[in-house]
Amino acid sequence: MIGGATARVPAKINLHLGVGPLRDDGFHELATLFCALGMYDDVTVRPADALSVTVTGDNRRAVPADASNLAAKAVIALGERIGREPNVTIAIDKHIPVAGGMAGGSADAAGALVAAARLWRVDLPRTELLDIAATLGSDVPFSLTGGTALGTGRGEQLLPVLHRGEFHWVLAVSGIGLSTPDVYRELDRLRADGDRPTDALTARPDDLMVAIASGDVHTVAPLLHNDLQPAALSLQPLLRRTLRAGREAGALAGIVSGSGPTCAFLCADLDAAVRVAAELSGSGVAKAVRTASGPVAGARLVPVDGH
Ligand SMILES: C[C@](O)(CO)[C@H](O)COP(=O)(O)OP(=O)(O)OC[C@H]1O[C@@H](n2ccc(N)nc2=O)[C@H](O)[C@@H]1O
Ligand SMILES: Nc1ncnc2c1ncn2[C@@H]1O[C@H](COP(=O)(O)OP(=O)(O)OP(=O)(O)O)[C@@H](O)[C@H]1O
Repeated sequence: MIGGATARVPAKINLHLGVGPLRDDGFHELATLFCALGMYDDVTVRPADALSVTVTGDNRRAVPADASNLAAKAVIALGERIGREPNVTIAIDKHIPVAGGMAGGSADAAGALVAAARLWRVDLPRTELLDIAATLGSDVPFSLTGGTALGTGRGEQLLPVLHRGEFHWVLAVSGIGLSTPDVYRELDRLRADGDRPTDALTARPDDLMVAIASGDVHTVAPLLHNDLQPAALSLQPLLRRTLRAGREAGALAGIVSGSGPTCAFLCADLDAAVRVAAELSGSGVAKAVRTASGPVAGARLVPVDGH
């Protein structure tokens, strides 16, 4: 048996997030355009006497180091599928914001699946790995595939989308996380006071997909959209100030990333992103400010502990 395997997994943002009505199973029907960004967690899986989890990295705080960690659940689920005890130690090097709307836990689950499959030398068909991923969370299949993809159903059904060129983003990370179920619940509450959700909300974002295929960042910027943004702003009103500060700093557009509270700002090019990030850092509206470009590939094996 090999000594260990490491998978590197990107964060995601949603370039479009259309949220339909609440389904009977407690999930909302979605039409979303995922994009994987070059901000990564590394997940290393090694043989051990029993299952354990360790977490290092600048975002290690608030990540559970026990069996409730999504990476541990992933290894258990894969072990059950192939009839193997999950006797491994999982080491997560955490750089994706926690509870930030960038699919950090999902990334670790996807990384654990890829690394454990390598460690155990199982060669599952891609569709089977994606099936296991979907049982762990709606964002986990996308963390496996990466790139740019249209997500439907509860976000787990994926179709690759053509994305020409590389886009440059600035991420403003909030000091206080938001719980994904809370944000969906808040959206339902806001909608109960207004118009009822319709099927139109989950229409495919064709104009945005054409713009992304063209690679023209200026056409893409005004088409970015997130139905969860009003709910995230309702729960964290200070995010309005963050969004305003990013636009004033020169970003082409800013949106809340997924369920938030991270705000994602699209910039004209890499130089503009560096300038916007510097100005946002000085403005004090975010706990941390980062730049990242995308799209990038999904979970992939790298040399163990390699950087
Ligand atoms: C906001 C997004 O990040 C956008 O990509 C995702 O929709 C959230 O995906 P996730 O964190 O993987 O969420 P899951 O672990 O599958 O679900 C957590 C909870 O979020 C809510 N949820 C999630 C996905 C969805 N399509 N509808 C929902 O209402 C449900 O309350 C669910 O119990
Ligand atoms: N490996 C993990 N990394 C981070 N959080 C985890 C992990 N495993 C379990 N959690 C729990 O999940 C909660 C949500 O964290 P996560 O970082 O996945 O949120 P998120 O990025 O907003 O999710 P998403 O964008 O997929 O909705 C955390 O508060 C934490 O308690």
